[in-house]
Amino acid sequence: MWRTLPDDKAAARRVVRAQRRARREAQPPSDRAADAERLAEALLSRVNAPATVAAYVSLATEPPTEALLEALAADGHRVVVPVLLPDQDLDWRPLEDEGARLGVTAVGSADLVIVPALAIARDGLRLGQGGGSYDRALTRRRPDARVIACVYDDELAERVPADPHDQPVDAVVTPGHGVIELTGS
Ligand SMILES: Nc1nc2c(c(=O)[nH]1)N(C=O)[C@@H](CNc1ccc(C(=O)N[C@@H](CCC(=O)O)C(=O)O)cc1)CN2
Ligand SMILES: Nc1ncnc2c1ncn2[C@@H]1O[C@H](COP(=O)(O)OP(=O)(O)OP(=O)(O)O)[C@@H](O)[C@H]1O
Repeated sequence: MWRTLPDDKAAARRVVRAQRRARREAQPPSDRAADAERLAEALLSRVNAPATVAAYVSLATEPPTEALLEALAADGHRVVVPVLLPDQDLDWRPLEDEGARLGVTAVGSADLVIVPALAIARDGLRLGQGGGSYDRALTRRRPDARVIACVYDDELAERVPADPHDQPVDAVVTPGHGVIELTGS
């Protein structure tokens, strides 16, 4: 289940991005909708009392988050999503208001932070898009906030190339495996 990726960040990103583009071209819409439902179901069971959840609107090649976002809002949770700033840092807005801006510290109001990734390693280290956006945002999270990354089944890696600033995640969710807790070691 834990694959081997190139030891170089740029090379590892190229491998996963190419695979995501190929999946996107081959995958029927019904399979994508099924992935979205599985991710929503796996994550919803982890959110108990009314919570603030920092999540994100998925891009076309990413594991789909629409069903999850809708379900969180329908259950009465407060959902905030990122807005990319020119320096690649993340501002935040409420899911329901595209024009509002809550500021870079709004991630600190979240009980749960759901983060995008290209790959996640057994020890929780995350390969991201390379802007350092989440490395910065995660330093502002509440110390007791849980961080869960969302990837496809075949993006679980034995190791990912890491830098000292990389922020590990607590768990990872995939459509086929559900939520997997990571030990950080
Ligand atoms: N959905 C989503 N939102 C996010 C992020 C993310 O990874 N995913 N980010 C994380 O930091 C920030 C934006 N940074 C990003 C930087 C590069 C690419 C990128 O290279 N995307 C792919 C295209 C993917 C697609 O269109 O399906 C690419 O260009 O190959 C995406 C987001 C904030 N918001
Ligand atoms: N706390 C920080 N403050 C400022 N810049 C940072 C910080 N953390 C990381 N960076 C910068 O961000 C750049 C990309 O980092 P990295 O390759 O780890 O991105 P990533 O975590 O994969 O991407 P993303 O979080 O955007 O998905 C690096 O050049 C790094 O110097």
